[in-house]
Amino acid sequence: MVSGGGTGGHIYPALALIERLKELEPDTEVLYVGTHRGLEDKIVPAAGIDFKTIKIQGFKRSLSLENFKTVYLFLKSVRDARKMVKEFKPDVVLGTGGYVSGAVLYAAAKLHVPTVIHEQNSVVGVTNKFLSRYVTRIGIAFEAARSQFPQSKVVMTGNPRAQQVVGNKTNYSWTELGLKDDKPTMLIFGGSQGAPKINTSVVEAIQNFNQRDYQVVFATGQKRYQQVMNQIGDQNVGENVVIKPYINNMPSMMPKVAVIVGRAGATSIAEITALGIPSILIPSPYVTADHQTKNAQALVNQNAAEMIKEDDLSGETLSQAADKLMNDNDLRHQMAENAQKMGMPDAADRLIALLKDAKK
Ligand SMILES: CC(=O)N[C@H]1[C@@H](OP(=O)(O)OP(=O)(O)OC[C@H]2O[C@@H](n3ccc(=O)[nH]c3=O)[C@H](O)[C@@H]2O)O[C@H](CO)[C@@H](O)[C@@H]1O
Repeated sequence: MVSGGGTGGHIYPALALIERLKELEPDTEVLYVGTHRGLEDKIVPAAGIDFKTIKIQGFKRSLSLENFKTVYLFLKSVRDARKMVKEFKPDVVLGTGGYVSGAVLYAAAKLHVPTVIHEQNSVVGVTNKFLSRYVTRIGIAFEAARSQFPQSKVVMTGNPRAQQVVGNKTNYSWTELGLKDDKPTMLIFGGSQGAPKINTSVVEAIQNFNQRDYQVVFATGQKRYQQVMNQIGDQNVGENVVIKPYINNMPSMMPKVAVIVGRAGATSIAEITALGIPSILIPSPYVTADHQTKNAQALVNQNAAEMIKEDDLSGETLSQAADKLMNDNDLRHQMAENAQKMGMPDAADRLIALLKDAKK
């Protein structure tokens, strides 16, 4: 049984793990438990995985009246999760973060089913912190997370999404988007949901991009597409720029990308390092303990990425940073090598070993 939800950063590692597990042991039965409200509601069924939902609401960091309702809902979802665990009878339960995994893993642990959580970030999330007391084993992707957990349970696994993107065998062609295969291509996206400041800056930079010799693919985030199109209005976007709400086939597209521009969410970083892609990172300042800046800084320290603080981001600074990398093959090559050294291309296998270990 697998649970994780809310944003792509929690869901894709789980899906990558399931894909690898089914490749190695095709008879494995998997049930994914998420919520209706999270991105998992779309992504998981589309991947052909059995999917059930429970109702849950996030805890507020400060105490408020709302919290009583949340505690009530949490206990109710634990009861729902208990029923699912008893019915499905999993050998092991994996949680990849997000509130829903709190209820599912807590219920499983109380029923003495072996449990494993996976933490993608260097700063541990609220749900995983809460669960760490109850679970059997903990997989991490950043060394910095180790000291925030009961250390005897912790194993460095990396992020399974890394192995998935490295193992992808599709020979993707940019012609699918009406672009050319012989031009370097820059991919821009603000995490799994898009980021308003990045989107505005790309709109400002479009007149520069469409005069360049490189190509640009820009994913706005599903819910932000219309707003971006309104901002662009009747401007000419140019033949070398493609704008999409969301990209569904990242693992096949990413190996062909010359430079990634985006947030510094942990799963994006796992992909960037596993594939060795130079990047321009604009960490989200709105996340717990500013962890995206820490993620980005780790790459900058190894000369694997450039960082622009959100406050300094504009069409102009974005264009300058893009030109610097896109017009310099040697620099890109060096950054790519440095990034790849930080990757963990066997992360799914490591996490599978941890699941088996928890079952013993
Ligand atoms: C705002 C917020 O809370 N962000 C957190 C969230 O980020 P978020 O959900 O944005 O996750 P990441 O940046 O880590 O990963 C985004 C994932 O979505 C995929 N993708 C993105 C755009 C697209 O069009 N198509 C697509 O498939 C990327 O390839 C990647 O696999 O979870 C991460 C944990 O894992 C955290 O580190 C981030 O701080």
